[in-house]
Amino acid sequence: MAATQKLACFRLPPLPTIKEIIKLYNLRAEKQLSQNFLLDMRLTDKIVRQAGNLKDAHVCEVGPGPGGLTRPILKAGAADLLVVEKDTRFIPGLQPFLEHERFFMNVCVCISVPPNLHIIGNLPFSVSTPLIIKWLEQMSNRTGCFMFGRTRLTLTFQKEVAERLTASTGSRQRSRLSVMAQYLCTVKNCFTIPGCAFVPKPNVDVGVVHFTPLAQPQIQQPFKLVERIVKNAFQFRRKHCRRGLEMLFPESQRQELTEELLCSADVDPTLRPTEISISEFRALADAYSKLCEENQGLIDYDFREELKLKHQAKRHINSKLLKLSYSNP
Ligand SMILES: C[S@@+](CC[C@H](N)C(=O)[O-])C[C@H]1O[C@@H](n2cnc3c(N)ncnc32)[C@H](O)[C@@H]1O
Repeated sequence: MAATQKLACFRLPPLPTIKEIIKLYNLRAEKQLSQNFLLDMRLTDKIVRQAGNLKDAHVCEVGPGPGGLTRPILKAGAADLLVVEKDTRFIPGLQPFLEHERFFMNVCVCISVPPNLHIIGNLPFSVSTPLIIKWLEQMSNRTGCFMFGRTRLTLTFQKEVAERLTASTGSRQRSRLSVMAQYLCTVKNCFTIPGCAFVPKPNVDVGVVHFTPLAQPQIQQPFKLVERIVKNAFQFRRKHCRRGLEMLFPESQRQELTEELLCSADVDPTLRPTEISISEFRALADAYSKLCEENQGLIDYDFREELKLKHQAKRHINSKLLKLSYSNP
């Protein structure tokens, strides 16, 4: 009993709330940086819980802003926290509770051998979507924060993007992003936050998505090669997949090589891109890789370039014909 009383005497003063921090440091949301803050601590706690057990974890939070997610990360017992924030106005506001919780802000980019590493962030959508593509590529190459192992990510996206990331084969939302994320990770759409929970309120709702990298990617080919196949397959979303896949090949060999690709991958050419499963994409990627080994330069082929050259040649011929018709009236 006495010990409890003694502890109570040494309690640190309560922390200011996020609203108080915003007011104290005059942290008005910057529209240009797409800043929308979460002030409801029940929601920020819930987002951080999706990351799993953070006890003794090494965490990188991207875009902490006034610190709505930072506080529950620290409370969950993270061993250290690296915060990456573009807007330096937030630094003084983050300092008090980083010190209060007796954790430290690790400002170096390199973190020493973390077996338990998490990335957490509520970022602007214009940043989180291109960033997840970069992280997926790093995951596949085991570079960046994935050189230490299967770093988990808990991130927010526009609700529709969250649905695309987790869409299963055959569903309406199935897209390039679904395939690229799911061949590398287990992806979970945790819950949706209504736009009205943010200050200021964005025009869209927000999905919280958790990614756990797979021990072995479902497709064992270079990321760029998989990206090429998937991008081409989804090029004509409503058409049979053959239509998009054939654009992987130069016009002179298009029919023959498309036939060979689909035959050796054993994929039905009349499937819509949304109906192709990950294992079928794996077969396509393996077959395409083999074709690239057998056909020099194929991997760099870009049908847009070929089309551009064709148009240029046509324009050149037309201008020559025009000149001729003027000189021979
Ligand atoms: C949507 S706000 C969220 C703030 C806070 N995490 C929250 O949940 O209330 C996004 C934050 O990301 C920051 N940000 C924007 N672009 C960034 C970038 N490229 N790198 C790091 N932070 C960025 C913004 O300054 C802002 O603080």
